Amino acid sequence: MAILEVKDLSVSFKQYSSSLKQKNYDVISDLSVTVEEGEIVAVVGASGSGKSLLAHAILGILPNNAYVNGLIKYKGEELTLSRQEALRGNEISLVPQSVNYLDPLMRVGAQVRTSVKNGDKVKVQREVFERYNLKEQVDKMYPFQLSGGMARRTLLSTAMISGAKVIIADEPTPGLDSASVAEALKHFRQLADNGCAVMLITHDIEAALQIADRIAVFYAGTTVEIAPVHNFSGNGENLRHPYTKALWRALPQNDFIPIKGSQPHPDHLPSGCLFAPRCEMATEECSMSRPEMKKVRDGVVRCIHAS
Ligand SMILES: Nc1ncnc2c1ncn2[C@@H]1O[C@H](COP(=O)(O)OP(=O)(O)OP(=O)(O)O)[C@@H](O)[C@H]1O
Ligand code: NI
Repeated sequence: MAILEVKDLSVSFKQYSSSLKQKNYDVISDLSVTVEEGEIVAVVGASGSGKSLLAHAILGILPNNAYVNGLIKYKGEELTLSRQEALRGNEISLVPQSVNYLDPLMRVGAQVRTSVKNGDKVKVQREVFERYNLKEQVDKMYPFQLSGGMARRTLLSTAMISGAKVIIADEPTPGLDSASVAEALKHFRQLADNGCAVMLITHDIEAALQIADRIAVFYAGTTVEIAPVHNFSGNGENLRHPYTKALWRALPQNDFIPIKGSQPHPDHLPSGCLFAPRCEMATEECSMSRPEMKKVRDGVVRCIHAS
């Protein structure tokens, strides 16, 4: 059983147009994804595809004007608001995308120690800081005294020592030197190998491919494909969705050919398949209705032509 299960999630915001008409627009629609214990699922996709909002929906920290539908389950039971509050920072931990999540009024050593559940708190905090090359004098610093990279390593440290059963890491590595990136990726893998479930949200597909078990590809607020990592090889012939294939081919070590066009804005989503306007395989049928997710071999895909 998946420890974390997101089923048919949709998130929408109200928007007021210039004529003061109110309109709902979907930033996430019909999104389903699971993470098992011991597994790293990487979530990749363009900026604005809904990755952070998914993280915030799981943690229960969406803004008040967000409308949420669908089901999020943790250990087989619905994650209600009160459960989210109780589990947040304990069993479910977030590495936030923004370093502004650090408490500005608390020294960072003390801040990280509040996440240590068992054992010698100072020892655990020092050890993880050593691991991320944060010297002893950093313990006493306030967040405003940290560089961007140090702040990010502090956020990573907090999640890594939290003892959480699920870690949602939202772009945890930008701005870090390559040694810290490698250390963080290795650390996520170790936690997963010890039974933790990790959702790694990242723009860095190559990093995702190094450590993830499955890759969930987001496009315009939903999953277009969820595939085991070994499908990302060769010319992408084992991948199922044209967008995933295009992402794979766009990598520098492959053809390095960018995908033409751009992701639609949530305000102007096409009525049929969200990728159809950019898809070389699109037929008339693709613009008629939104394709459902379907199973193809050991993955799932949202494309009527996929086989
Ligand atoms: N509070 C909000 N009100 C209205 N729209 C929002 C709000 N927060 C996010 N959005 C919109 O929702 C969409 C998804 O945003 P989200 O932050 O989840 O993207 P993302 O995939 O995390 O992008 P990035 O890779 O840049 O972090 C975007 O179009 C964004 O503009
Ligand atoms: Ni984001």
